[in-house]
Amino acid sequence: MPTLILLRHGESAWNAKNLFTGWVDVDLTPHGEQQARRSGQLLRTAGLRPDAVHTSALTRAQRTATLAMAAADRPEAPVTRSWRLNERHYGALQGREKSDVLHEYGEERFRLWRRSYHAAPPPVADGTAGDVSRDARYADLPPGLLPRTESLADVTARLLPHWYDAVVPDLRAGRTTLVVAHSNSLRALVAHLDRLDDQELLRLNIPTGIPLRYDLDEDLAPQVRGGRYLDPRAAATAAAEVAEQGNRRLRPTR
Ligand SMILES: O=C(O)[C@H](O)COP(=O)(O)O
Repeated sequence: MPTLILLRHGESAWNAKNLFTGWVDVDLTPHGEQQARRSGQLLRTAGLRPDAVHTSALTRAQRTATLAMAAADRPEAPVTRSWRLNERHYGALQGREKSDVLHEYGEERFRLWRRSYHAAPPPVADGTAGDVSRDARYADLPPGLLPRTESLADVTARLLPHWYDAVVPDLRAGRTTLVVAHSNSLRALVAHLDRLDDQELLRLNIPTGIPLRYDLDEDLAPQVRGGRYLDPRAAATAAAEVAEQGNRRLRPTR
Protein backbone atom coordinates (compact mmCIF):
# COMPACT_ATOMS: atom_id res chain seq x y z
CA MET A 1 0.00 0.00 0.00
CA PRO A 2 1.56 3.30 -1.06
CA THR A 3 2.35 6.01 1.45
CA LEU A 4 2.08 9.67 0.54
CA ILE A 5 3.54 12.36 2.79
CA LEU A 6 2.50 15.99 2.40
CA LEU A 7 4.68 18.73 3.84
CA ARG A 8 4.14 22.47 3.75
CA HIS A 9 7.45 24.36 3.61
CA GLY A 10 8.92 25.73 6.83
CA GLU A 11 8.23 29.29 7.92
CA SER A 12 9.25 31.79 5.22
CA ALA A 13 10.44 35.37 5.69
CA TRP A 14 7.01 36.61 4.62
CA ASN A 15 5.14 34.13 6.83
CA ALA A 16 7.07 35.67 9.72
CA LYS A 17 5.90 39.15 8.66
CA ASN A 18 2.32 37.93 8.10
CA LEU A 19 2.37 38.99 4.42
CA PHE A 20 0.46 37.36 1.56
CA THR A 21 3.19 35.64 -0.47
CA GLY A 22 1.83 33.51 -3.32
CA TRP A 23 4.33 33.27 -6.18
CA VAL A 24 6.82 35.74 -4.67
CA ASP A 25 9.98 33.72 -4.12
CA VAL A 26 11.01 34.34 -0.52
CA ASP A 27 13.36 32.10 1.44
CA LEU A 28 12.99 30.29 4.77
CA THR A 29 13.70 31.96 8.10
CA PRO A 30 16.12 30.21 10.50
CA HIS A 31 13.01 28.92 12.30
CA GLY A 32 11.69 27.58 8.97
CA GLU A 33 15.00 25.78 8.36
CA GLN A 34 14.73 24.24 11.80
CA GLN A 35 11.14 23.11 11.08
CA ALA A 36 12.35 21.50 7.83
CA ARG A 37 15.07 19.56 9.64
CA ARG A 38 12.64 18.48 12.33
CA SER A 39 10.25 17.23 9.62
CA GLY A 40 13.00 14.95 8.37
CA GLN A 41 13.64 13.70 11.90
CA LEU A 42 9.91 13.00 12.33
CA LEU A 43 9.95 10.99 9.09
CA ARG A 44 12.92 9.00 10.28
CA THR A 45 11.37 8.33 13.69
CA ALA A 46 8.17 7.14 11.99
CA GLY A 47 10.22 4.76 9.82
CA LEU A 48 9.28 6.63 6.64
CA ARG A 49 11.97 6.68 3.97
CA PRO A 50 10.77 8.66 0.96
CA ASP A 51 11.85 7.18 -2.37
CA ALA A 52 10.65 10.13 -4.44
CA VAL A 53 10.15 13.83 -3.77
CA HIS A 54 7.96 16.33 -5.60
CA THR A 55 8.22 20.03 -4.94
CA SER A 56 7.37 23.39 -6.47
CA ALA A 57 9.39 25.94 -8.44
CA LEU A 58 9.75 28.10 -5.32
CA THR A 59 12.83 28.31 -3.10
CA ARG A 60 11.06 27.90 0.25
CA ALA A 61 9.62 24.52 -0.77
CA GLN A 62 12.78 23.29 -2.50
CA ARG A 63 14.99 24.17 0.48
CA THR A 64 12.52 22.54 2.87
CA ALA A 65 12.66 19.37 0.76
CA THR A 66 16.48 19.36 0.77
CA LEU A 67 16.77 19.97 4.52
CA ALA A 68 14.06 17.45 5.39
CA MET A 69 15.50 14.72 3.17
CA ALA A 70 18.99 15.23 4.59
CA ALA A 71 17.60 14.92 8.13
CA ALA A 72 15.60 11.85 7.06
CA ASP A 73 18.85 10.33 5.83
CA ARG A 74 17.55 10.16 2.26
CA PRO A 75 19.49 12.94 0.48
CA GLU A 76 19.88 10.87 -2.69
CA ALA A 77 16.18 10.38 -3.47
CA PRO A 78 15.16 11.91 -6.82
CA VAL A 79 13.41 15.30 -6.71
CA THR A 80 10.90 16.47 -9.31
CA ARG A 81 10.18 20.21 -9.41
CA SER A 82 7.06 21.64 -10.97
CA TRP A 83 5.43 25.08 -11.05
CA ARG A 84 2.14 23.16 -10.80
CA LEU A 85 2.86 22.65 -7.08
CA ASN A 86 3.44 26.39 -6.48
CA GLU A 87 1.48 28.33 -3.91
CA ARG A 88 -1.81 29.83 -5.13
CA HIS A 89 -1.09 33.09 -6.99
CA TYR A 90 -2.51 35.61 -4.54
CA GLY A 91 -2.85 38.39 -7.16
CA ALA A 92 -2.83 41.95 -5.88
CA LEU A 93 -2.75 40.72 -2.26
CA GLN A 94 0.86 39.55 -2.63
CA GLY A 95 3.12 41.63 -0.39
CA ARG A 96 0.22 42.97 1.69
CA GLU A 97 -0.08 42.42 5.44
CA LYS A 98 -2.92 39.98 6.13
CA SER A 99 -4.52 41.97 8.94
CA ASP A 100 -4.47 45.14 6.74
CA VAL A 101 -6.36 43.23 4.05
CA LEU A 102 -8.86 41.91 6.59
CA HIS A 103 -9.51 45.41 7.94
CA GLU A 104 -9.80 46.92 4.46
CA TYR A 105 -12.15 44.34 2.94
CA GLY A 106 -13.89 42.80 5.97
CA GLU A 107 -13.93 39.30 7.42
CA GLU A 108 -16.24 37.67 4.90
CA ARG A 109 -14.34 38.77 1.77
CA PHE A 110 -11.01 37.95 3.47
CA ARG A 111 -12.22 34.47 4.41
CA LEU A 112 -13.59 33.76 0.92
CA TRP A 113 -10.36 34.88 -0.76
CA ARG A 114 -8.27 32.72 1.55
CA ARG A 115 -10.37 29.64 2.04
CA SER A 116 -13.23 29.24 -0.46
CA TYR A 117 -13.02 27.18 -3.64
CA HIS A 118 -14.11 29.78 -6.18
CA ALA A 119 -13.08 33.27 -5.02
CA ALA A 120 -9.92 34.78 -6.56
CA PRO A 121 -8.32 38.01 -5.32
CA PRO A 122 -7.94 40.95 -7.75
CA PRO A 123 -5.20 40.26 -10.36
CA VAL A 124 -1.63 41.45 -9.89
CA ALA A 125 -0.61 44.61 -11.77
CA ASP A 126 2.05 44.53 -14.54
CA GLY A 127 5.62 44.89 -13.37
CA THR A 128 4.92 44.43 -9.64
CA ALA A 129 6.63 41.73 -7.53
CA GLY A 130 4.02 39.07 -8.30
CA ASP A 131 4.04 39.60 -12.08
CA VAL A 132 5.87 36.46 -13.27
CA SER A 133 5.47 37.10 -17.00
CA ARG A 134 9.20 37.90 -17.32
CA ASP A 135 10.50 35.38 -14.76
CA ALA A 136 13.05 33.07 -16.47
CA ARG A 137 11.80 30.14 -14.40
CA TYR A 138 8.51 30.15 -16.29
CA ALA A 139 9.93 31.12 -19.73
CA ASP A 140 9.02 27.74 -21.30
CA LEU A 141 5.36 27.94 -20.38
CA PRO A 142 2.74 29.29 -22.74
CA PRO A 143 1.88 32.81 -21.46
CA GLY A 144 -1.77 31.79 -21.16
CA LEU A 145 -0.86 29.39 -18.35
CA LEU A 146 0.84 31.99 -16.17
CA PRO A 147 -1.61 33.28 -13.57
CA ARG A 148 -2.18 36.86 -12.42
CA THR A 149 -4.41 35.59 -9.62
CA GLU A 150 -5.92 32.22 -8.71
CA SER A 151 -8.87 30.72 -6.88
CA LEU A 152 -8.45 27.31 -5.28
CA ALA A 153 -10.38 25.91 -8.26
CA ASP A 154 -7.67 27.35 -10.55
CA VAL A 155 -4.96 25.83 -8.34
CA THR A 156 -6.69 22.45 -8.49
CA ALA A 157 -6.91 22.60 -12.30
CA ARG A 158 -3.18 23.29 -12.74
CA LEU A 159 -2.07 20.93 -9.95
CA LEU A 160 -3.94 17.78 -10.97
CA PRO A 161 -1.96 17.17 -14.19
CA HIS A 162 1.18 16.90 -12.05
CA TRP A 163 -0.63 14.65 -9.60
CA TYR A 164 -1.79 12.22 -12.28
CA ASP A 165 1.26 12.40 -14.57
CA ALA A 166 4.06 12.39 -11.99
CA VAL A 167 2.97 11.65 -8.39
CA VAL A 168 0.49 8.83 -9.10
CA PRO A 169 3.05 6.83 -11.15
CA ASP A 170 5.47 7.00 -8.19
CA LEU A 171 2.76 5.80 -5.81
CA ARG A 172 1.63 3.05 -8.19
CA ALA A 173 5.25 1.87 -8.38
CA GLY A 174 5.14 1.42 -4.59
CA ARG A 175 7.39 4.41 -3.83
CA THR A 176 6.92 6.25 -0.56
CA THR A 177 6.37 9.72 -1.97
CA LEU A 178 6.94 13.09 -0.33
CA VAL A 179 5.23 16.21 -1.73
CA VAL A 180 6.71 19.42 -0.36
CA ALA A 181 4.50 22.32 -1.34
CA HIS A 182 2.43 25.21 0.02
CA SER A 183 -0.61 26.10 2.07
CA ASN A 184 -3.03 26.21 -0.87
CA SER A 185 -1.50 23.73 -3.30
CA LEU A 186 -1.68 21.24 -0.42
CA ARG A 187 -5.23 22.33 0.47
CA ALA A 188 -6.18 21.60 -3.15
CA LEU A 189 -4.53 18.20 -2.96
CA VAL A 190 -6.12 17.29 0.39
CA ALA A 191 -9.53 18.43 -0.93
CA HIS A 192 -9.03 16.13 -3.91
CA LEU A 193 -7.86 13.14 -1.85
CA ASP A 194 -10.46 13.49 0.93
CA ARG A 195 -13.28 14.70 -1.35
CA LEU A 196 -13.90 17.69 0.91
CA ASP A 197 -17.13 19.65 0.61
CA ASP A 198 -17.21 23.46 0.58
CA GLN A 199 -17.69 23.79 4.35
CA GLU A 200 -14.85 21.40 5.12
CA LEU A 201 -12.61 23.26 2.71
CA LEU A 202 -13.34 26.60 4.42
CA ARG A 203 -12.06 25.12 7.69
CA LEU A 204 -8.95 23.43 6.30
CA ASN A 205 -5.65 25.04 7.35
CA ILE A 206 -2.25 23.45 6.81
CA PRO A 207 0.57 24.31 9.24
CA THR A 208 4.16 24.90 8.12
CA GLY A 209 6.76 22.19 8.58
CA ILE A 210 4.81 19.21 9.96
CA PRO A 211 4.56 16.05 7.80
CA LEU A 212 1.06 14.75 7.09
CA ARG A 213 0.96 11.05 6.33
CA TYR A 214 -1.61 9.40 4.04
CA ASP A 215 -1.67 5.64 3.72
CA LEU A 216 -3.58 4.99 0.51
CA ASP A 217 -5.52 1.97 -0.66
CA GLU A 218 -5.17 0.41 -4.09
CA ASP A 219 -7.45 3.03 -5.61
CA LEU A 220 -5.27 5.71 -3.98
CA ALA A 221 -8.08 6.62 -1.59
CA PRO A 222 -6.97 7.58 1.95
CA GLN A 223 -7.35 4.82 4.54
CA VAL A 224 -7.89 7.55 7.12
CA ARG A 225 -9.69 10.65 5.91
CA GLY A 226 -7.57 13.73 6.67
CA GLY A 227 -4.42 11.65 7.03
CA ARG A 228 -2.30 11.71 10.19
CA TYR A 229 0.15 14.41 11.18
CA LEU A 230 3.39 13.03 12.55
CA ASP A 231 3.10 15.55 15.40
CA PRO A 232 -0.70 15.86 15.81
CA ARG A 233 -0.72 18.17 18.79
CA ALA A 234 1.72 20.69 17.27
CA ALA A 235 -0.21 20.49 13.99
CA ALA A 236 -3.55 21.30 15.65
CA THR A 237 -2.09 24.33 17.45
CA ALA A 238 -0.26 25.59 14.37
CA ALA A 239 -3.28 25.08 12.08
CA ALA A 240 -5.41 27.16 14.47
CA GLU A 241 -2.76 29.91 14.28
CA VAL A 242 -2.84 29.82 10.48
CA ALA A 243 -6.64 30.24 10.58
CA GLU A 244 -6.21 33.35 12.75
CA GLN A 245 -3.55 35.08 10.67
CA GLY A 246 -5.80 37.98 9.69
CA ASN A 247 -6.19 38.88 13.35
CA ARG A 248 -2.47 38.97 14.06
CA ARG A 249 -0.13 41.80 13.21
CA LEU A 250 3.19 40.10 13.87
CA ARG A 251 4.08 36.66 15.08
CA PRO A 252 5.47 36.53 18.61
CA THR A 253 9.27 36.67 18.65
CA ARG A 254 10.80 33.22 19.00
O1 LIG B 1 1.04 32.69 0.19
C1 LIG B 1 0.80 32.95 1.35
O2 LIG B 1 0.50 34.07 1.78
C2 LIG B 1 0.87 31.85 2.38
O3 LIG B 1 1.89 31.01 2.09
C3 LIG B 1 -0.41 31.07 2.43
O4 LIG B 1 -1.37 31.91 2.79
P1 LIG B 1 -2.78 31.52 3.39
O5 LIG B 1 -2.56 30.45 4.43
O6 LIG B 1 -3.23 32.82 3.96
O7 LIG B 1 -3.65 31.09 2.27
